[in-house]
Amino acid sequence: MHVVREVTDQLTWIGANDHRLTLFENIHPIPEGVSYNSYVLTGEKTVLFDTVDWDACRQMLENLEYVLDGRDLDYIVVNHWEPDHAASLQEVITKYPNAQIIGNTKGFQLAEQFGFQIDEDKKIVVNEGDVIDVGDHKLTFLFMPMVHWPEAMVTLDLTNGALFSADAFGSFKALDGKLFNDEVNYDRDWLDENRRYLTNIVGKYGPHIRKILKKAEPVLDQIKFICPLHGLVWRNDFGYLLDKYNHWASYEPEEKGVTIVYASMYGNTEQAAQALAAKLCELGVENVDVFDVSNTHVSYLIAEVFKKSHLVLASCTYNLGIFPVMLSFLEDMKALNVQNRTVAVIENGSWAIRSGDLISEFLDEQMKTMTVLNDRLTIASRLKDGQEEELDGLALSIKESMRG
Ligand SMILES: Cc1cc2nc3c(=O)[nH]c(=O)nc-3n(C[C@H](O)[C@H](O)[C@H](O)COP(=O)(O)O)c2cc1C
Repeated sequence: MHVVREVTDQLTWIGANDHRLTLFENIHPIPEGVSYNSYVLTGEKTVLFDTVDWDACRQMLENLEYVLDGRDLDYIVVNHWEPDHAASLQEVITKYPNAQIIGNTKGFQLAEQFGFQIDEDKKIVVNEGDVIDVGDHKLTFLFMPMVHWPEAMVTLDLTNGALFSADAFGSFKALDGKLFNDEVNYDRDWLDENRRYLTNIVGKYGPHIRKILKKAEPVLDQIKFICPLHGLVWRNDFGYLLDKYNHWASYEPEEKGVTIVYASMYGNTEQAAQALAAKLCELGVENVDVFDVSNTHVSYLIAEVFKKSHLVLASCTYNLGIFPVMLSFLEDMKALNVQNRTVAVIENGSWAIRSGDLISEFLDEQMKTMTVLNDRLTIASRLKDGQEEELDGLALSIKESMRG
């Protein structure tokens, strides 16, 4: 049975939802699933925009056959050759051997590497800014290297205003019947997963995202639909979405708030993290959240850090080093280019307390523009009642630094 949704006249979503995959890219948990989006245009010519992951191939082929309704497939535009979108291409080519494949040079190189069999005479190689006619529709192409692979491009249908944005504007979370941004409560149900997708998948490439947003400025008024390869299709409120992307891509926090992440084996560092959270809330600081680094998947922590202005890292010492899971979190933040945050440090140890110095060194030397507050809290095994003043001082210093 086909499962399709009409995007606009002659343009249909023919993707599929995946609730079976537990780890996206075999790293990131997706408890709410994911969608692989593929779209087909049925104008004078028929055009397929990207395909789907292997897991969704059967559903997409059934959808495609239904929408084509006996017609042949004339073109396939491949904006992004990552296997979660291109894996099913070979199946489509086998079923519709007359289709011409539109892509760029780097894309066709990747196609070869991944073992796709595409006849040379079926390839249409496009360059940035090219405009080509596919029947009564005109398509143009903008390249967006490293969002999220080097060959990635977006295609704008100049006739109906549909922007096929590849992984840009994509999100975790299955669609489950919905398709458009205005069919859901985005802030309540989608924003967190959208942020977690963007920050973890392409967080590292903020400058590239900013570049493509700038490049797209001249055509923004022609865009009526943003059709990404995962998640919702946007048909209004573009300003809101672009504002979010501008924050994420510029490493600017969306909100004032404090994310407290602790690493604790026996609960003493955890207690200090909780005590600080209580002090902050008592001082009227809003938006305080506490996470155990050992049992919160790092993708959630990364999204938190992108969202909020302040971070507290509380870690016990482990073999004269930072607790390994906390170190791994620091390395992930560095890899994803996290910057411009204010950080407070709590350290703990029983005989040679090193975690505070090492965390501060990491933030200063390996990351960009991370401001470490001077008031570090040092715990020798367990926070003492006599240290309440120090705790108050740290809470106050965080609150003060949130002003302005
Ligand atoms: C394998 C292991 C290595 C440790 N290495 C150090 C160390 O190098 N220096 C130190 O001061 N404490 C070290 N500790 C002790 C803990 O850091 C210390 O007991 C701390 O208070 C534990 O905090 P927690 O209750 O939050 O887990 C180590 C503990 C373990 C289990």
